[in-house]
Amino acid sequence: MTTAPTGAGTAGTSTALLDVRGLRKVYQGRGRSVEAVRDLTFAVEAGELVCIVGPSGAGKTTLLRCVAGLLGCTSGEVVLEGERVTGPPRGMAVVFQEYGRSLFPWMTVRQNVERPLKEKRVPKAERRRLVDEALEAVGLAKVHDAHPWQLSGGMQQRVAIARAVAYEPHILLMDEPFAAVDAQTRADLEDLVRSLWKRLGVTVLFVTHDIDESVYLGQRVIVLSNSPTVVLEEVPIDLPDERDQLTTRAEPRFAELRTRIYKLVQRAKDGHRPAG
Ligand SMILES: Nc1ncnc2c1ncn2[C@@H]1O[C@H](COP(=O)(O)OP(=O)(O)OP(=O)(O)O)[C@@H](O)[C@H]1O
Repeated sequence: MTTAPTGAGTAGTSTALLDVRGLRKVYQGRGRSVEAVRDLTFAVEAGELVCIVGPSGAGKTTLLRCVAGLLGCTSGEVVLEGERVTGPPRGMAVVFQEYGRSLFPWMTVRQNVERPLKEKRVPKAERRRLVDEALEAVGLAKVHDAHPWQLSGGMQQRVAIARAVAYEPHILLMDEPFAAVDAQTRADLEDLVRSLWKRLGVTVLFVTHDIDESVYLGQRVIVLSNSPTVVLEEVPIDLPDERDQLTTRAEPRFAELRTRIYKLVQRAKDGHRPAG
C-alpha cells in the first residue's frame, strides 16, 4: 500500500480517511463564471463504500475531479489521510466512464495494468504478482496479452478496474464507471466492485446517476442538490451486507430506499435546498 501521498500538503488532524470541507468550485470562462459547486461538506471513513447521486449537471464530476486533485477548488479543501489534496494523491486511483479513452490501445491488457506500477517504481517481481492478482480478480487472466480494442466494452472496463486495484489504492474513486455498458454487464460489474471492496478493504467513492445502483452498492448514499451544489441529504443504506442482484433488489427495504432517494433527487431537480 502507498502511504505517503504526493500532491498533498499538511492539514489539520482528522479521523476520516477523506474529508471534503466547504468545497466550492467556480469555473472561470471568458467574460462569465459558473458556480458549479457552492458548499460541499462530507466525510468518508476508511473502508466505507459511499455513493453520490444527484440531478444531471449537479456537479458530481466536478466534485470527483476536485477530490482526485485533477481540478483545484475555488475555496474549501479536500483532505485525504490528514493531508490536503493539491494534486493527484498517490494513495488514490480513479476509474472513469470512458474506459475506451483511459486505456492505451497499443499496449496489451497486462501492460495497461502494469503501467502505473512502473511509474510508482514497484520492483518487477512485485509488479508481476500485483498484475496477475488483479487480472485474476476481475476474471481477465486469460486475455492478459490481448489489446483493449480486441475486448468488449465491459471487459475493457474490467481492465480499468484491474489497473486501479493493482495499484493498491487506499481510496478508489469511480465516476459513472458503468454508464456505457449494457444492463447485464453492468450488474456483473456492480457485483465485481462489491466483491473487490469486501476482499481488499479499499474505501470506495462511487458517483452514479442511477438511483438503483447507488442503493445496491452503497453503505451510504449522499444526495446532491442541483447546481450550485450542496449536500441535500445523506441516506444510510441499511440493507444486509450480503447482496445479490435478484434477492436484494426484490426486498421491500430496497424499494423503500430507492423511493426515498428518487424523491430526494426529484426535489433536487425542482431546486429544493436543505434548510438553513
Ligand atoms: N469546464 C467547465 N467550464 C464551465 N462550466 C463547467 C465546466 N465543467 C462543468 N461545468 C458546469 O458545472 C456544472 C456541473 O457540471 P458537472 O459535469 O460536474 O455535473 P455532473 O453532475 O457530473 O453532470 P452529469 O450528471 O450530467 O454528468 C454544470 O452546470 C456544468 O455546465
